[in-house]
Amino acid sequence: MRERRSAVDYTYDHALTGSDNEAIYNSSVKNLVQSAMEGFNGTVFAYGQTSSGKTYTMSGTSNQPGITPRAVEDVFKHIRENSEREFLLRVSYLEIYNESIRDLLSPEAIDLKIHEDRKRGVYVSPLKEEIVTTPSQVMRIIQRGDYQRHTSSTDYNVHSSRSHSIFQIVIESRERAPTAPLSPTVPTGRKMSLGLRSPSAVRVSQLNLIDLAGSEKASSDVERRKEGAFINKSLLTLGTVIAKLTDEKGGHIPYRDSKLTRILQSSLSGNARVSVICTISPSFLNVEESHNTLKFAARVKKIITKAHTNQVMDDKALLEKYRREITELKAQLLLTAAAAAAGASQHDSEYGGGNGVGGRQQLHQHQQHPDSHLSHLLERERLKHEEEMIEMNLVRNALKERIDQLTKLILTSQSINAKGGGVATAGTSGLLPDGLQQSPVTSPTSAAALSGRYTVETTADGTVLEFPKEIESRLARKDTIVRQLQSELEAQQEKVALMKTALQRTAKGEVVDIVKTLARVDMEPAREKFLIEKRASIMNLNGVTWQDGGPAAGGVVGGIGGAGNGVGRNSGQGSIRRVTRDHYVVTTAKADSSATATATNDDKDDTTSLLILPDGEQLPLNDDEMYDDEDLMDTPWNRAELHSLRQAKRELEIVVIEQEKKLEDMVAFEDSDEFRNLVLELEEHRERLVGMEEEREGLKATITELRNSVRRIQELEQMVQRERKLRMEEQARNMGRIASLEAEVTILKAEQSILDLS
Ligand SMILES: Nc1ncnc2c1ncn2[C@@H]1O[C@H](COP(=O)(O)OP(=O)(O)OP(=O)(O)O)[C@@H](O)[C@H]1O
Repeated sequence: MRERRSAVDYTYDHALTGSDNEAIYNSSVKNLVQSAMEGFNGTVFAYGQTSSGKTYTMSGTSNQPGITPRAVEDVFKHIRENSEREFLLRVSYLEIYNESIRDLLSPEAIDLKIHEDRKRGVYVSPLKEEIVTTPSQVMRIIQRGDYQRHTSSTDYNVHSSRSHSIFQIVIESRERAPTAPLSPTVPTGRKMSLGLRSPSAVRVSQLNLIDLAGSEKASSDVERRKEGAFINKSLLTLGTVIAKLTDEKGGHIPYRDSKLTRILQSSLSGNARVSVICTISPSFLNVEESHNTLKFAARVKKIITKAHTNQVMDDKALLEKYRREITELKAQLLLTAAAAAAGASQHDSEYGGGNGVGGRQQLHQHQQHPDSHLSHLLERERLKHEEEMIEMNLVRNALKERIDQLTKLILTSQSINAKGGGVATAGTSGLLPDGLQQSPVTSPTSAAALSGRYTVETTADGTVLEFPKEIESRLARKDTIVRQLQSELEAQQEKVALMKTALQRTAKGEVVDIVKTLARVDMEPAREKFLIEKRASIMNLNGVTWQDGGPAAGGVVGGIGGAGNGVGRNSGQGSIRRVTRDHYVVTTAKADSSATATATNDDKDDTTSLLILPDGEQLPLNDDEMYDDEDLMDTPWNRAELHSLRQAKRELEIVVIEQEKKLEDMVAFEDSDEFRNLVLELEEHRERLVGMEEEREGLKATITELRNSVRRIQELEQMVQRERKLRMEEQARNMGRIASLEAEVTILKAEQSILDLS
């Protein structure tokens, strides 16, 4: 190669070899993270051919944490060391796979759109953002995203990233203002300035940490080839954009030709500090790819950026919004406290003050009074007042809770130091959250352990939607109760309808067996069916096979006035549980034959509910395993059920989305040149195959002809042999005849001689 090519010199900031990620971070990224914390946008990306070490550089390993965990640590270190500012951090994680943007923190959200506005620049929406307060929380979110990311085993890398991933930290910060004491007379109102802190501008900056998918020449796998085509196309566009940016002639820059360049538009066009890490393979076999990467790096080096800090004054900055809300909530809290104090003193003066004893005494005296109407009024008034006080307390608690929640989201050096969790020394596994191995793929359940998550979502117009988990779960619980009540209502309506028909028929003079009708109503209420079906579906989802079985098949729970309706299963742990006042779902665990059944009972005291196992054994139900109807609304079982249903729904949604995506990909693939070439190739093959088929038929005919000829020759040969045999036989016969004639001649000659002598 050296002989063929003249030597070329390129200039870079640093050239690093080996496996030391700390050196890369310190030389190329540390300052950029620092300036991101000071309000400048920052973007770091790794570029290079497949398997050259992009993911190793960005994510690293537990022994050599990469750029991302080190940057996260530094972000929090900066907050800890800057006591004069307060911060709010939110993170998002997306991937670009086959030119489609997917939210890795909300995997069901695919094909997200890119928008642009004057204030925010280019942004993706709707994208889930999570507000973060600790480094380990951030790392867990990254792990959750990594789990969703498209990686596959390729010809070159067993864990090849098949998508470009962008992890973004939005940093909001502003100077901390001393908080003046609040006065209860401060008027409330969302837009009203409370005059307590001068609204200083909030700095908003983004730190983008990008792991690009690797370019590769060709793959032996069709799916990988298709991904490779998309990856190569977007990397090619990135190269073109960078070439144009550094071209002195200028001209149109094709940011819109790929999703990657469009998202990076703000960073590449100037308003960000950018650090590009190019990874190359030391192998001679990769010299061509390595040279392309070096050329790319040299071009990137020529880009001139002019990053500036971004200041925001409106509600788009959550920090400002939350601070304002906290101030308003505090004012409201003071007002409620003042109102409560005023109410209490009024109450005391009316009823005699003290701890309410005087009031009660007075009331007692009133009760002794002949005018019982007056005492009744006073009692009503007292109850009303107490209710008001309780309500006010609830409001105050809610206000305090919200203030607390919002305050926790705003990070200051004090709040971070109070949480503990010092900075780990770089180069040790302490950069990772406790107990986490930094492998790109982990179980998604670890994410569930994340407590107190607070998410926000930005809509297309940039409005921030917030979803506190607590409210979400309260709503979910309410939904369950509503569903439960609805099914109860349906059951009741069914009962009423049946009774109505029976009554109408009685009115018409028909003989109706009311007792039988009632029994039918009780035996098959829609609600029970609904519950049984729901439970069976959940058990199925949990991997336990349930089958509908008659009383004989699955075991029966008997009960006086109750009817058995059995459901059988073959394995698994069992339990006995009352699901309503009248209905029980019973399971029992036996090695190979367990039974599940439901029973209805009219009267609990008359009930002797029994579980009858297939082998005839009868088990009574214990009272302490029964629950009241109210418990049904919020039992661990119901919560688990809701959770399972949600999870199942989510899983199904993911499957559906994946299937749809596959279908879309197939449709897109069918429209591609690659597919058209494949079809042409196939047609050619088919034509060639038809030609070969004809040729084969011709050959077959020739072979048959030859075979016939051979057979004819064989027949002729046989004829010749037969003829020869006949001739030989005749010849032998003739020879015998000649011999006998010669003997006759000899005898005659002898007789002649005798005659001559005599
Ligand atoms: N500097 C390094 N020191 C030690 N091991 C490395 C280094 N760089 C890469 N590796 C190892 O090489 C393998 C491939 O690296 P990695 O997955 O980071 O490549 P990549 O460029 O991200 O590939 P792709 O584009 O296919 O995703 C991994 O096993 C990684 O641990």
